[in-house]
Amino acid sequence: MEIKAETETYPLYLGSGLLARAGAILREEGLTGKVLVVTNPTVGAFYLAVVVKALAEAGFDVQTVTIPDGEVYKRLDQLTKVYDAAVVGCLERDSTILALGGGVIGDLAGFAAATYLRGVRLVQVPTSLLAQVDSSIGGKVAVNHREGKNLIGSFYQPSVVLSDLEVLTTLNEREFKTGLAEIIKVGLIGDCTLDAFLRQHSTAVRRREPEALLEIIARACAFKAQVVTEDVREKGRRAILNYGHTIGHALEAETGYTVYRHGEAVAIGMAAAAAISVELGLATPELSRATLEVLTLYELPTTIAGIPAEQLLARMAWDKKVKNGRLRLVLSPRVGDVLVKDDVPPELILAVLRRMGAA
Ligand SMILES: O=C(O)C(=O)C[C@@H](O)[C@H](O)[C@H](O)COP(=O)(O)O
Ligand SMILES: [Zn+2]
Repeated sequence: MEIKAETETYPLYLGSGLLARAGAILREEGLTGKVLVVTNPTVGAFYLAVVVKALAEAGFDVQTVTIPDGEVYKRLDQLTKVYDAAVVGCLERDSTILALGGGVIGDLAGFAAATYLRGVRLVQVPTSLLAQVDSSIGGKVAVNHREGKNLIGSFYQPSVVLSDLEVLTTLNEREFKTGLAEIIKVGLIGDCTLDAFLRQHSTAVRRREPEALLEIIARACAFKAQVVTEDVREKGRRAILNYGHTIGHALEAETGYTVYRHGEAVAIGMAAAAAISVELGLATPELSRATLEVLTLYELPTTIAGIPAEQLLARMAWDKKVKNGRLRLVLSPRVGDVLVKDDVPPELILAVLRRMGAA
């Protein structure tokens, strides 16, 4: 698959056994020289050795740096560790930072690549389902601020994305489900065939049957690639990928990035977006029913456990879609379609959040 970002196009490799071929593939793509691999201890224990071996055998000068596992570490002090490793390793402008991990590693290493020496090459090797279908594609790289999610970042495209489906076998159930939330999102915002597949084949998907996984991952990647190709810097259409994220990010930040996985927060955010759409009369109650049905099928959360609604609303002010001080929410008239509204009354948002369990 090819992804076009303004003047550049980069390849996305999707298949099995790609980690062991990483060095050869990067050579074929024209990369040379030093590679700094950024990973975390959990992923590193499984895959660092195989990737380092593959790179060294292909003639790359490889160094590594490890960041603790978890969204709470997607922050500036951990980013400094990557810069320090880049300095120690004497990375040059055409050196590469390779992100080996899930969304946290991809976003943090990506931001390091965007900023070190004003930009070195970036290779994304996503090892979580969420990173494979979402965060490794499209060039959004960032770290969190305690006030808000992804507040410090950039748009910076990778040179190559390598998504090895075999790594999904070692993913724990919670991580797997958080990735499914972003795939469900794609079904709800635009790919009705994917939505139908997820509803009809939930057993095969939950069992991680390879054909079912390939079908949903390839569809989600293709949809995202098409949207970001059209609107790399989120001037318009790309905002649809933020469905469920305004409330989802508020939940993550309000709970210190320690309670919800990103996909869990987005699942709750999508349930809320559907309920707000119904309350506003944009959609019939069928939208909420169908949204809750698919999220429940994959055991994703749809309620908010006692978090103050006013505080969540205050957090939403940090959303990057805010324009002239106005909140812009991605809502939906029906499954497979979305629209952006900037005039949703705050009282209506608060009422929906409280109905979902917020205090
Ligand atoms: O790629 C995008 O654009 C998205 O909005 C995809 C989201 O799933 C992803 O979580 C993204 O990082 C959120 O971006 P942000 O700009 O709201 O921080
Ligand atoms: Zn997301």
